[in-house]
Amino acid sequence: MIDFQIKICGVRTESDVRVCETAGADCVGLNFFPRSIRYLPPDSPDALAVSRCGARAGIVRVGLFVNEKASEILRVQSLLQLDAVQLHGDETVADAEELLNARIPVIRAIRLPTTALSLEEIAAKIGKWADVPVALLLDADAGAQFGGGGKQLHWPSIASWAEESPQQAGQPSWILAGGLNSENVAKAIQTSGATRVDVASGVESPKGTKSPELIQKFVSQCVQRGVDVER
Ligand SMILES: O=C(O)c1ccccc1N[C@@H]1O[C@H](COP(=O)(O)O)[C@@H](O)[C@H]1O
Repeated sequence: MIDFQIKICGVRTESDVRVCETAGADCVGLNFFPRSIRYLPPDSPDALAVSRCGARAGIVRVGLFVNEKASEILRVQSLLQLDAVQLHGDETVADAEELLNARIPVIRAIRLPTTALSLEEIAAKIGKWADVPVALLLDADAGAQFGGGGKQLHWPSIASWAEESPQQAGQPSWILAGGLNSENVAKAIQTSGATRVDVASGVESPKGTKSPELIQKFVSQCVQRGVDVER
């Protein structure tokens, strides 16, 4: 499985990737969900430039898809030489297995309510994904938008779940997402116990445009809380 600690999702230009590299992030997400404001057309010159720039910088490149056919995901992964794919919709375990069989690392978004949750409620949302060798990305349910909504999870509930749910053999560590930003990420890491984080809207100004200052501040807060990248 690919390894990364800090993922900046929804980068759309080579310059965005360079900012992530300079700040010290080790992963970027390319958003291939057409309804997102962060959409990057997979066949565009920008997508190729972003991917190549990430490769040169040694940054993990993740393609984000929502309810896309496995054949299209495989096509885009191969075209852009993506290191992993993120399934953020209602994809099934069978869909993920098709990608895993093609040796593509998979991140599975689990969309949770933002309220306090019991272990059982979180486990029920994770369901069969607990037994599949994918990295679980815990995100706040953004309804019809699917993600990128800037809503926070109830971090103490996540901490309780993580403490009580030993990682399955072969399953990578889970990733915390949902409404993170430079002001709250330190507390989010401390409270939830996350060792890997993912952010989209929290490092943008205006919304949809990545901010070098906010990315720098976000990564610096992660590093101060011990979520650090190895380069
Ligand atoms: O970012 C989006 O627009 C998006 C659209 C559809 C599915 C997922 C999306 N983003 C993912 O959601 C998390 C959390 O976003 P935010 O930090 O709360 O804005 C983001 O990191 C992406 O992985």
